[in-house]
Amino acid sequence: MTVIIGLTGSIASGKSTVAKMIQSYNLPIVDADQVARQVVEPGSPTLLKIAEVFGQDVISEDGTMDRAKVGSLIFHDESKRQQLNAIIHPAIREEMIRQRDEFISYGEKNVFMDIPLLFESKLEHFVEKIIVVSVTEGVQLERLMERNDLTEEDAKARIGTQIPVKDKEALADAVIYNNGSLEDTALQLQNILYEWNVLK
Ligand SMILES: CC(C)(COP(=O)(O)OP(=O)(O)OC[C@H]1O[C@@H](n2cnc3c(N)ncnc32)[C@H](O)[C@@H]1O)[C@@H](O)C(=O)NCCC(=O)NCCS
Ligand SMILES: Nc1ncnc2c1ncn2[C@@H]1O[C@H](COP(=O)(O)OP(=O)(O)OP(=O)(O)O)[C@@H](O)[C@H]1O
Repeated sequence: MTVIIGLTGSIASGKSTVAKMIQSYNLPIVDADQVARQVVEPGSPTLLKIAEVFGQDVISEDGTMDRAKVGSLIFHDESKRQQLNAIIHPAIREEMIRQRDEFISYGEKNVFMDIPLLFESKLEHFVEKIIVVSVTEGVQLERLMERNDLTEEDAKARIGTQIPVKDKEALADAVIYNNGSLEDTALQLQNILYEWNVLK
């Protein structure tokens, strides 16, 4: 029996950073953000549907989705965000299940699923165990503004669309506190992996 482990947290809390550490152990991981990019490839039915609803100018000249434009539309408008979710989430879910099942068919003992909106989208049933990557609000805001080159207002709007990370901590089987150094985070991850017999 394969044990599915969910990796979640809040925007810019460090999920991708921890996901890379998991990959460095050669452990299999399905990445929802990556799948979300895959399903809107140029010419894909999902991207065509998004352009139908949000306007053709969300498609750039090279055929890719203009992510900054879509982001600026949906993170300030709850109904638009719900509209996008309704189009894109079923496609993301289907592809994530496909990738997960492929890993299971290889006989993997554990499969990780990095799902930013695990709680918001009520996907807990997908996973048997949950790791939440957490940061304090100040660090989160700072890292998000820096990484995405956002104003404080835009960064706060994005954070505000998600369940507060403190609430997610309460629902986790293990929490990684990612305020400190990368070494400290890697050590916390390693301890969890040994404790859960993912690593021997
Ligand atoms: C809006 C989009 C185009 C912005 O792209 P951008 O490259 O700026 O951000 P990226 O995709 O790297 O997402 C960064 C983070 O934003 C947060 N986020 C993304 N979409 C959403 C959403 N619909 N609701 C709340 N938070 C979201 C997540 O924490 C995610 O990890 C993109 O995030 C998207 O297509 N979102 C819809 C799909 C989705 O829900 N993805 C997240 C989980 S699967
Ligand atoms: N321990 C750390 N020390 C310093 N910077 C960090 C640390 N962890 C992550 N970062 C930086 O903070 C930013 C957010 O981290 P990361 O991209 O891993 O978050 P995320 O949770 O995957 O974000 P998102 O939900 O937006 O996909 C990145 O620029 C990353 O390089």
